[in-house]
Amino acid sequence: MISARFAGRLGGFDLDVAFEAPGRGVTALFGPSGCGKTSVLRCMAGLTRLPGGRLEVNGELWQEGRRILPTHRRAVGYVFQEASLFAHMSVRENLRYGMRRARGSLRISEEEVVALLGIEALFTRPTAALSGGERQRVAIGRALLSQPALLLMDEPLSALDRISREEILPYLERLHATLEMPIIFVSHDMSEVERLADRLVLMEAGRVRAEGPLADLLADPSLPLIHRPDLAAVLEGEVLSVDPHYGLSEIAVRGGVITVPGALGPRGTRRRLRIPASDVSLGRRAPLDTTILNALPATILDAAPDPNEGHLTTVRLALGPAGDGALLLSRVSRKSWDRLGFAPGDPIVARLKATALSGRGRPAETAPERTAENVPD
Ligand SMILES: Nc1ncnc2c1ncn2[C@@H]1O[C@H](COP(=O)(O)OP(=O)(O)OP(=O)(O)O)[C@@H](O)[C@H]1O
Repeated sequence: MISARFAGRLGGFDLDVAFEAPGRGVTALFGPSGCGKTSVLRCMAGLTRLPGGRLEVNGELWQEGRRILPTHRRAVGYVFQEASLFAHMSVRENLRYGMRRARGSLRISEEEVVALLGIEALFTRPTAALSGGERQRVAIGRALLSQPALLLMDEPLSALDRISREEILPYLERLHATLEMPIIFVSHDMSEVERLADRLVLMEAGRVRAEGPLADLLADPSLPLIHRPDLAAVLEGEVLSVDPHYGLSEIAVRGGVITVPGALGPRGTRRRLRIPASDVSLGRRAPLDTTILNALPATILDAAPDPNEGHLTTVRLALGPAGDGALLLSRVSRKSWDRLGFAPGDPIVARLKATALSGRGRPAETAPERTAENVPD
């Protein structure tokens, strides 16, 4: 468990945040540029010292007011936007540097780090010859080998082009699925957050606007996130079965089963689904004679007109006939919403036109991210 509170002035900027994060998994600090995300990370690392603060990391007190443990005595790993590798050292020497900085107990071995990040093939390459994504993988490996009790990542993908970003994301997903240590991940890119985070701390102008499980905050009608144009729900599930003949997998989520493309691993493999609100349409009954693969019983929770797109209504649904399953979001035209006359509590059938799959847990060596955008609906 991590419990953090930092308050004070940084030049003309007023920081006053308090949040909690679980002792394992990825917590994203998300918010617009200049809202204070990096400042919070720096306070957590002890690089910025605000006397009004308290930081506890899995039972260890790193700050209590003015009693601030210096950075070099904290078991903290820090990954920056730009991988700052030592150019005069080989990849292996860079990794070994991380090991020399290790303090506290051994949490992860060199073999594990090398396998998780797929960096063995890079050992002999000169550091200067690495691509941006490869450099960042080595930088993450070096940070992990310092045996951190807490890993801080400050926009680790933002300096990469789109292709490198897609290449590195599966590795980060794998770290998330494997590592026991907590990761605080700063980003202003919601697509990264949707793929990696379990928990979200939403920041605004030096304050925490909201914090909680990612799926809940994404769909919270009182938060601005619900109005983003690429609105999507994020659902956690497990592979139920794979149909090799049609190249499809069934994923069990809370309150339903969703069919997605690809053979997604043995039964029980955990997967994350991202379902865009624009791909969910609503009906009273299960459709007959349709090519739609996913028609799921659900219950309407509430609906509100979209403030940015006046012709649309955003609808929140809970999967399952009892309305107690995973949250799903739908953006439908306001006209059809009014015509069908749905009301909160109504049982409906949610039709998923397509589902994009975010493949947490998939081995990084497999093909780049597959999406279901192109699956027949
Ligand atoms: N040591 C400092 N002295 C003066 N001002 C500071 C200091 N550290 C941070 N600030 C200011 O605090 C504000 C928040 O900066 P910070 O880098 O934490 O935001 P951010 O959310 O990480 O932004 P971005 O997404 O653009 O990286 C900025 O206005 C910055 O100039």
